[in-house]
Amino acid sequence: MVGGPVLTAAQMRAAEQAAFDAGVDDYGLMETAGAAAAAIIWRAGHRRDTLILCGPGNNGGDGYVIARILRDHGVPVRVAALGESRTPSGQRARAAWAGPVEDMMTAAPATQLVDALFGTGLARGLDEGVAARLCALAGAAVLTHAVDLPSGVETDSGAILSAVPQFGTCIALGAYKPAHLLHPAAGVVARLMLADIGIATPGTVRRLAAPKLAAPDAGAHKYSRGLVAVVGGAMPGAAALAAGAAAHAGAGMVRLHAAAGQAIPHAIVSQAADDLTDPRIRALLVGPGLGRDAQAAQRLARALAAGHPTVLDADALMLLAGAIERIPAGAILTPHEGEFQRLFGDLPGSKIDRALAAARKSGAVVVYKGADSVIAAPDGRAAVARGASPWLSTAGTGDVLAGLCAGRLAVTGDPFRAAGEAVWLHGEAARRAGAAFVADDLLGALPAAIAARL
Ligand SMILES: NC(=O)C1=CN([C@@H]2O[C@H](COP(=O)(O)OP(=O)(O)OC[C@H]3O[C@@H](n4cnc5c(N)ncnc54)[C@H](OP(=O)(O)O)[C@@H]3O)[C@@H](O)[C@H]2O)[C@@H](O)CC1
Ligand SMILES: [K+]
Repeated sequence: MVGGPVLTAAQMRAAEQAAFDAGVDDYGLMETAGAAAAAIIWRAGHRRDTLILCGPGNNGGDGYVIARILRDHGVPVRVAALGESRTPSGQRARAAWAGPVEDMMTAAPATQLVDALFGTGLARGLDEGVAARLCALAGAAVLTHAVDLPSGVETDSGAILSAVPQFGTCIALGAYKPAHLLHPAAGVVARLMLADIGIATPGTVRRLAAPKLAAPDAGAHKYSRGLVAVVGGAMPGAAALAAGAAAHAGAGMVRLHAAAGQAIPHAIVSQAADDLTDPRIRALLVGPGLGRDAQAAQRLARALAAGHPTVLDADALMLLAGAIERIPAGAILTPHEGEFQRLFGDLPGSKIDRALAAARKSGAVVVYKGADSVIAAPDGRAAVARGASPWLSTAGTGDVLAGLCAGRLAVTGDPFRAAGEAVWLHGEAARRAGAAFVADDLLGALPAAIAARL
């Protein structure tokens, strides 16, 4: 589940500096970055007429390198600048282009547009006229590529600082940046590519990648594969949905502790009493449909006292607001924005920073849900998922995710890994379910999503 690195602007600069200190040539790195981007742009556009917009910093420098390489490959390239190059490497790349440079504000559009105006050095939104011109040129193009970042997005937060067009491709240089994965910035890019520029990019935040799952071994039986207990409550449907997801996630057996007489999937064992003492329980889920009254609080207290690896969702999170010290170490929490706020208040920084701070404070793995889910561990590791289906914004999908977390926790025994696998399977099941699905449909899509990762 470990994908490419995600670095902030400062971390990226530090990685570049470390490479320079180790003897990598400044300008050579820009040539490497430009060549990597040019190769991707060439594959997309071949000999289509191309306009490259170059800014005053090193992102603009990349643009001049790309322009020269594409021109040498026979692409009809024009370059339009926003001001003079101000960095030594940018000036060198500009000189090596050795072709005309138009003014971006008056340059005619082209079939293919490359945005090399600003990258990690963007300090504020673009001037209104410049942003409007960028949008107009992108709107007139058939193919659009952003070099490193779309100009106008804030690298570290994913905020949009000025009007940004939709890009077909964004070529992340050396590492992903938070803005590639966090909304709203992530939403302006259809296809995200990571270009290797040959420098080390150490860090503990990664993009969530497709997991490698394992089929049960030949001697497996239902208990060896993992027993999940789901504590139900006031709204039985939510817990039943979560139990179904836990069963489909690969757990050997799921026990739903709910009132008798409820409709539950046949493979799930219903047990009325809250006897959670069974030592074979490998994961316990409490929260979906639990309710928030005194009885719910009691059920939550019993669940926490049972001492099993625990997944806490929905109402359980609301009941624990103001009492995060009750959260067992190593638990998985699955808050959406509102639940996160209630539990942890207003934390500073990006969604990644907030998820990491919450994990540190609670000692739990935090799955900070949304279109851009962040999975954070207390030890500083985080995985960021990009591109969740917008159709997931429907009732019950959170219960499915919580069930998947419990199921994978029972199978793997590793909360961070389990949460990452759950988020990935949830996203993949949604992709396979297509459009306008309901939460129950995700269960049907899970076997194929799992099979694809064996
Ligand atoms: N380090 C390296 O060797 C390598 C770096 N690489 C590349 O460099 C990129 C980072 O380069 P960078 O740091 O030069 O920043 P960049 O994004 O080009 O812009 C900074 C310039 O814009 C200006 N400016 C800022 N905001 C503005 C605004 N709203 N409107 C107008 N002006 C504004 C700001 O000046 P300011 O006015 O803030 O003083 C400054 O002049 C990175 O994303 C990657 O593409 C790769 O080639 C690999 C090798
Ligand atoms: K750019």
